[in-house]
Amino acid sequence: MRRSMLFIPGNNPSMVQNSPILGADSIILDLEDAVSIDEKDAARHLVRNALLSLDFGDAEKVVRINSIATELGYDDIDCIARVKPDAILVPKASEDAIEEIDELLSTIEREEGFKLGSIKIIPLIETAFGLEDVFNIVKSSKRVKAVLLGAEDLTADMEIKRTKEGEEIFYARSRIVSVCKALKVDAIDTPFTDVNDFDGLLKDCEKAKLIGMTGKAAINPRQVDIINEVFSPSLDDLKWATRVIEAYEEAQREGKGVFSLDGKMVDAPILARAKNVIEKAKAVGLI
Ligand SMILES: CC(C)(COP(=O)(O)OP(=O)(O)OC[C@H]1O[C@@H](n2cnc3c(N)ncnc32)[C@H](O)[C@@H]1OP(=O)(O)O)[C@@H](O)C(=O)NCCC(=O)NCCSC(=O)C[C@@](O)(CC(=O)O)C(=O)O
Ligand SMILES: [Mg+2]
Repeated sequence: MRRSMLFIPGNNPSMVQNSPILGADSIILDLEDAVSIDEKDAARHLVRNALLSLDFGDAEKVVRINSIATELGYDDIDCIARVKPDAILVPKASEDAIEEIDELLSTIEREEGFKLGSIKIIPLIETAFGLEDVFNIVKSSKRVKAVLLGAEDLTADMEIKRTKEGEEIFYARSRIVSVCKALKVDAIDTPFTDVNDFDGLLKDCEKAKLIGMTGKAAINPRQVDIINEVFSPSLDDLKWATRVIEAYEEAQREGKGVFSLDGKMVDAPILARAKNVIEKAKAVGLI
């Protein structure tokens, strides 16, 4: 499960050191926008050493590289992929970049004796072109297992204002969710940037979940618990799913494909939804 994906500036030794204990499902060690140009080399080596020496437990280890439009991106891949992160996060993703990174990773995996295809790719969709091309971006490599929306860069690219209410990103969220559901990968929502507004964060998470996002990026450890809770099934969801499955089995024994529970129709799609809740509850350890 990727409910929460926490960004950690890759040039900050104490934040990197603490990263495994912050409760996030995925840790994103950032070499791109959180790191100033004169600290890029130092950050790359700090992140490489962290991957070699820290125990991240069950947390997914992701590294956001710089764009391969510059040499920095190639240096990042060569240095980081050789110590086998779980995934590479690709900023301002395009089809061409994902295809090229896929090939570079394959070469490194062969050279290092890693299983071919074991390093995943997560495209960061944060340009208008990337948003319109997101279906092809996901299809361009089997390594792609999730998509992350980057609303700050996207709204800058679209020359529109970014608001807390997020009306301006409704289309972007919906488009990404639709593509991710079609291609069976995770849809991860953009970070909420006011780190002291927990009510705003909660509303933003609920809005994203309602339309199908499966997780959310965080920029501060204090955001992680709220995100994990919203993107886990609630106890009410779990009780409902259990009752639906029990009632469905009973109805089957009576030869009924459709029946009513608490006055609401239950048929095959409702059963599928209930089973999905149970699967998610198992994945996050609620069952
Ligand atoms: C926001 C703030 C400055 C607030 O600082 P504050 O000092 O107020 O935080 P406090 O809560 O007071 O800190 C209490 C304790 O937690 C520690 N602590 C804080 N944050 C931690 C953390 N992330 N990881 C581990 N530890 C952490 C801290 O060191 C302290 O530890 P200690 O001293 O020991 O008590 C800080 O969080 C921070 O730097 N966040 C990361 C920002 C970042 O990575 N941005 C780039 C990635 S987003 C992006 O790129 C998206 C996108 O791509 C998408 C798009 O397009 O939308 C784009 O383009 O934008
Ligand atoms: Mg960005």
